[in-house]
This record gives sequence, structure tokens and C-alpha cells, in this order.
Amino acid sequence: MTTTIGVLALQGDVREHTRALEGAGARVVRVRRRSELEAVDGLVLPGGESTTMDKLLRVFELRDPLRTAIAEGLPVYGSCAGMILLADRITGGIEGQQTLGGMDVTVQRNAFGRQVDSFEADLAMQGIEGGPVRAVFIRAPWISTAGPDVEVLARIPERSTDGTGLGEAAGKIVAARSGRLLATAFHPEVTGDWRVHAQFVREVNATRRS
Ligand SMILES: NC(=O)CC[C@H](N)C(=O)O
Repeated sequence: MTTTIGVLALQGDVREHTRALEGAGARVVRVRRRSELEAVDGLVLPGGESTTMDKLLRVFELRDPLRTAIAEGLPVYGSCAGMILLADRITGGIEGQQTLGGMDVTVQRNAFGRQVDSFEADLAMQGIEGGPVRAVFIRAPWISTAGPDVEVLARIPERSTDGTGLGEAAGKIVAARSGRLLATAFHPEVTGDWRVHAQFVREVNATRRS
């Protein structure tokens, strides 16, 4: 059977992730209910607004089932707001904001200052063959601390593609893996390059629940 990957469809760029996953050869379903979550082999947490997703996860009664699924080893890929949701710890969140957790990292929300609020950079990403990934950052977080079991996959380079220096952001962690969890601070789903999604689909295939 074809691998089925869910995209959490409460808020955010669900359509872009759906297209990227289909481009990478997966069957994709939208997940808004517990029964839909139970039917997927892997899940994408899209980019968007982590505070809204946090609220909606509770309204839709998905927060606890999703935390359980993560603890039981469901492969999950989170981009940007999705990365925030996967982090065990958050700084710069709004009052009462919670994450799902699972990845032993601290994310700094809206980490880039106003000057480089949104930008693009070419970065080398571990495990992604064929040259650098064009990384689109939109009011993105970065990972400020990572525990020993977290594999760093990419860091911010010195300059963005338009030559702007990235100052104190340079060297910050923006892609990581821990167990079956994958996170990027940027949005490969908007670039037309599906290599990151294809890598996630391969990982889901390799760990598929029988
Ligand atoms: N592009 C994004 O997903 C932005 C994330 C957003 N700043 C948040 O905190 O949720």
C-alpha cells in the first residue's frame, strides 16, 4: 500500500505541504480529527501561526492524541510553526502558549530581528543530496539549545542570497532531527524543490507501522 502522510489541517500552509508531499510521491490526507490521525503513517505540521495551532489543537481535541502518537514513534515533520510545536521548550511565545514537544530543543520564536524578518538563504542540509537547499524564512524561529540526542542538520549561513549579512543569526540551528522527528525553521514547501519532503517520505516508508 502507498504510504499515507497526513498534514495537520487546522491552520497554516496545508496546501503547499500537500503539493510537496504529492510531488515526493506520497498519498496525502488532511488531519483534523483523531480518527484521521490514527490512519496515517507520518504527519506534517505545517508553517503558519503556532499560537493559533496550539489553541486549535485543544479545541479539536487533537493535542493529547498527537502527543501520544509522537511518544509512540509516529514520524513527524514540522516546518516553522510546526518546528515550534515539536520543541520541548519555547522562548518568545505568548502567555500560556504550549507546544506538543518531543524534540529536546529550545526554540526562540520570531527569532530574527526586524531587519531580516523574512529572507532566503542557500544552505547545506545534512542528508539532502544534490546541493544546497533554498531556505525561505518567514518570521521564523531558530533552535537556541539542543540536547545530546538531537542531530543538527543545518545552520544559518553568514549571508542571505541577496548578500545581506545575517549577523548574530549566523550559525544558529535551523534544521534538526531527533528520532523520528524532523524540523526545519524554513519552508521547503514553497520552493518547488521537494527534496526535504522526499527525504521525510523515505523515512516514513522505512519506519512504517505494520
Ligand atoms: N512561517 C511561520 O510558520 C511563522 C511562525 C510564526 N512566527 C509562529 O510563531 O508561529
